[in-house]
Amino acid sequence: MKFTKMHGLGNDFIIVYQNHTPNLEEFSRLAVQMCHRHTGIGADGLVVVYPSENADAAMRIFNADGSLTEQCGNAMRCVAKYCYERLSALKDEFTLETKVGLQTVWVDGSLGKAEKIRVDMGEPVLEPSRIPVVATGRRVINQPVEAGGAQFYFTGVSMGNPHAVIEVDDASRFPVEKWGPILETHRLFPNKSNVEFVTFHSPSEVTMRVWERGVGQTMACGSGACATLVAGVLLGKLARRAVIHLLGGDLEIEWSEADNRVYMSGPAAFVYDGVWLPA
Ligand SMILES: N[C@H](CCC[C@H](N)C(=O)O)C(=O)O
Repeated sequence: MKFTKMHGLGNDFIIVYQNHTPNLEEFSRLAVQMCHRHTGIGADGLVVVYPSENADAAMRIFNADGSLTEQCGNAMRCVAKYCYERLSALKDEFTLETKVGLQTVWVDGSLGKAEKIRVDMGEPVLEPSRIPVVATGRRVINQPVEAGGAQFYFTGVSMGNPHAVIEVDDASRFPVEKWGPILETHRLFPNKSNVEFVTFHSPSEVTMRVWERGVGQTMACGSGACATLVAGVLLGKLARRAVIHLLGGDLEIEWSEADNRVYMSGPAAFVYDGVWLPA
């Protein structure tokens, strides 16, 4: 099976293109095998791209543990670059069909190379039952959560996938590996959750580290950066447009007042093409 290795700020993916709708159970099993860092290719996730009747292409994203996820911002940028440079360099705007609907991506390219990609990540979902988070009230803002003998305060946001955004004193030094897995699987999160640890520097700058559902700590999380921007606005810490500093680099995020949609801008990169030899 041919594949293309790509990454968005170090959040890395195996991209497989096929000309028919994928068997999701088969790709879930393949994700576990192919994403393994020692016995496989090694990646945070596996993305299958295939034709769509409603969009320029369809895509489904699997975490390294084989779970199918609803949303993945960094993978969206990688697929946008893939479409622009491998499928149709005549266009600089693509509509991608994902598990949660149609999303538009815009490619800023020159000489046939995608330099920067902007993605419509859709409207944030804040109602507890739709994130989902076990909580009362209309929104989940600075809700306390006990985990591992410690207490944290999180703001819940769904970008199609669930996020718990937790403000800490210094995100760049926070022990993500210690607290991430306990919080990811906390009983407050019926579908588990991605967990972002954030430190706000100004209304336009925040540092974020992330423990991703179904993966672990990653160098970047696009949907997590969007959830962080939304949480920062709700907490009164961020303006509606800010730079999110991640381990792998920066993302520009905007929560539009005009259409309530969140827009993410950042890079994507090819690493290599290969052939997967099944065991
Ligand atoms: N682990 C996430 C999916 C990948 C999200 C992240 N890689 C991004 O760039 O948005 C989840 O299960 O919701």
